[in-house]
Amino acid sequence: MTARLTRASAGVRPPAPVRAVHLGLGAFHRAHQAAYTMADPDWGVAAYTFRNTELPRTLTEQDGLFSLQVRDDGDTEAVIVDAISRAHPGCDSEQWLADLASPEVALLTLTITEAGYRVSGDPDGTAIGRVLAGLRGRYRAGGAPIALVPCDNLPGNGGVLREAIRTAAAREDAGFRAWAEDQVSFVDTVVDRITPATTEQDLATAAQLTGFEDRAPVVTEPFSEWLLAGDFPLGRPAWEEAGARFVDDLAAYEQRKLWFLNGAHTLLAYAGLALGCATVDEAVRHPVLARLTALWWDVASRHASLRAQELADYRQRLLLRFSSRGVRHNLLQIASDGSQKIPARILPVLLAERAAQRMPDAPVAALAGWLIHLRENPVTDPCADELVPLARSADAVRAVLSAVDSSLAEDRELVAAVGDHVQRLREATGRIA
Ligand SMILES: NC(=O)c1ccc[n+]([C@@H]2O[C@H](COP(=O)([O-])OP(=O)(O)OC[C@H]3O[C@@H](n4cnc5c(N)ncnc54)[C@H](O)[C@@H]3O)[C@@H](O)[C@H]2O)c1
Ligand SMILES: O=P(O)(O)OC[C@@H](O)[C@@H](O)[C@H](O)[C@H](O)CO
Repeated sequence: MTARLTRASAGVRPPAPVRAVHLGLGAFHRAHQAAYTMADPDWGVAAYTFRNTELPRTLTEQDGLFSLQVRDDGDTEAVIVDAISRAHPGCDSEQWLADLASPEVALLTLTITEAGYRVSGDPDGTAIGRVLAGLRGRYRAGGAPIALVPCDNLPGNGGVLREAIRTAAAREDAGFRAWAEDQVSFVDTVVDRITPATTEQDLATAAQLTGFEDRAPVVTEPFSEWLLAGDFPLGRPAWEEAGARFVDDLAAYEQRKLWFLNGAHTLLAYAGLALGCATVDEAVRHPVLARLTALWWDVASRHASLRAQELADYRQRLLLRFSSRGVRHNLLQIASDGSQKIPARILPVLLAERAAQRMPDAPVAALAGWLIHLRENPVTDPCADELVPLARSADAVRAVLSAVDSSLAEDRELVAAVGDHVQRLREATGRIA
């Protein structure tokens, strides 16, 4: 019989004092920020989910421990991660407010998805509303400074969070708003580690590899990157011990990550689902998709600012990462929230190409695949109620493009090219429009 996973049974140190808080306790936080924080034994994390109540219960029963299965094509290595000192459901407002008011707490990391940064109307009940409530409590409790560290795939994610908090705080008193401007540091980050959702099979593998019954394992790849730019007024864990890099300007790395990795993911997800593929490793082996991915990287390279050799090395490595059978990343997971992802991942390159009067195949294929996805698959997207009917309307291409960027819908050649590509993807699968 496998033993329960606890700090005593695993012979792991007691929980470190809580000096960091996390919001959005999912797979990625555990594979990335928690793994980096483990390198500094003086820092413990209090991690909060947004809605999920089961994961914090499970982690609490496991003393915050979980196994991280680091898989390459052949081998899997399991590491017990001990950085999470406490786990809480998002609904535990009292503990959340107490943690964020504490001057011992120096930073808040977030993985709340791209959609989590949207603020429209009353922020109550949203992730941004929760952060605002926490900051208000901190201000009233003495106003110790704090660093906010968003770890979602958004360009200028520190600035995006700052704007979201400013908007949500519009009705707060002037003293609080001035404190938030002066004492809250918004750190920009580029984060990278491919981490799919955990499956039942991963639970069985965790037991085999660790000898413990672990009900919250996470599977990830060996590659990991964390680039940060910004201030930490009350200090931070020695994340550099685990390979994090602190830089002055993230723009070029952001392009590399969001266009080359996430842009290719989005292309593979939409065109791949249209062609009947289910996972990234399967899609990247499909001849049509392999060609489109190479074309996407060629076209993105024209507009990226890093040196050509650096980009060439990055895409070569990406191909290996995408092809790995160790990490099966579901295309449907990547296909979620397209309205929030396409503008950051695909449109900057497409718009630059259209300005140069070129019609690149790969971004056109990504948009065509998205249209098919909106018509035919279960759609998870904060704008689904608007987009799905548009995608099924008579003037679908123009209507969907205009919902993401009106200049795209005015570009007649582009509208026609996307329509043609919808047809090409359907013909490739033998389906008729
Ligand atoms: N998984 C990866 O490979 C990876 C890599 C780099 C960055 N990221 C970033 O991390 C995010 C989370 O990925 P994950 O793998 O942990 O996903 P996950 O599904 O395991 O966890 C998502 C977390 O976000 C919360 N959430 C979902 N919708 C929200 C909303 N509208 N508002 C606030 N919170 C919301 C969920 O409750 C959950 O806590 C991604 O969206 C991405 O921005 C993920
Ligand atoms: O996590 P999302 O939903 O922002 O995007 C899906 C994938 O593109 C993403 O998770 C990548 O795997 C990740 O960004 C790799 O670092």
